[in-house]
Amino acid sequence: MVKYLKQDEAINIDQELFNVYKFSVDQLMELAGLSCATAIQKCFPPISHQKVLVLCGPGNNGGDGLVCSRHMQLFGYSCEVYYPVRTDKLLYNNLMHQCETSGVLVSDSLSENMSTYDLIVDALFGFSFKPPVRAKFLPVMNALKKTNKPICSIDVPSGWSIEGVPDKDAINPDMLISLTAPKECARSFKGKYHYLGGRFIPKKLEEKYQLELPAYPDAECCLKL
Ligand SMILES: NC(=O)C1=CN([C@@H]2O[C@H](COP(=O)(O)OP(=O)(O)OC[C@H]3O[C@@H](n4cnc5c(N)ncnc54)[C@H](O)[C@@H]3O)[C@@H](O)[C@H]2O)[C@@H](O)CC1
Ligand SMILES: [K+]
Repeated sequence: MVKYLKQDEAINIDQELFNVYKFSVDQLMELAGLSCATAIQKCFPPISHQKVLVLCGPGNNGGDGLVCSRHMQLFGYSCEVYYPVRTDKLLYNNLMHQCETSGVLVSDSLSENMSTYDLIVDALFGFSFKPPVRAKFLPVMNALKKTNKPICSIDVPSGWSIEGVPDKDAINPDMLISLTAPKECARSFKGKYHYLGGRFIPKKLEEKYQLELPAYPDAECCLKL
């Protein structure tokens, strides 16, 4: 069985990918975001889920969301991005520029009415999240809790503590794409689709952390768990 990661294990693997294996953030984010877009396309194709809102948070989970939205746009979706807290770094500025020049609308104001979208992609917080949600993100978290549209969470359902069980009023996404390996909290995921993405872990690293990753079929970048 695939291993479910504690918060510090997920952070350590991430650091090892950068420091020991010499990957850059850009590289991994591109692969992570592409695997998310690919998995979403399999479950919620653009023919039935044309209009998509991608919610992007302040860290690398939000970066995955920006990459994912660009690939989804290429796959035929109409994507809009809500990105309220931006990091003034070359990587993030370029990702935003790439979104905008690919036809993805990036905004820092939240659409009151999520019911105009067919699908919501949650890229607010990933494995570095520490509860409780800060004030700035409460309106978007509340809107996410209320929507009846399908939600697809990237890596972790936002607002869930990484190792605990979700609060009673937490979001309940329909889809979860765990990157590298599921985090402990994913044991509580009750949605229809659980995918694994981020196929970039060298065998030696997988063995060191005893990840027991399932075999991806052929050249697929994601896998249904
Ligand atoms: N090793 C992997 O598998 C990879 C992971 N990536 C992504 O990177 C994510 C982790 O990224 P980061 O470490 O940058 O962190 P996150 O994106 O998980 O979140 C950290 C950001 O959220 C803020 N934050 C934390 N707690 C908060 C709270 N309670 N309220 C409001 N804001 C809060 C922090 O200030 C920080 O800006 C993963 O979940 C995954 O999506 C990929 O981009 C690349 C490779
Ligand atoms: K998320």
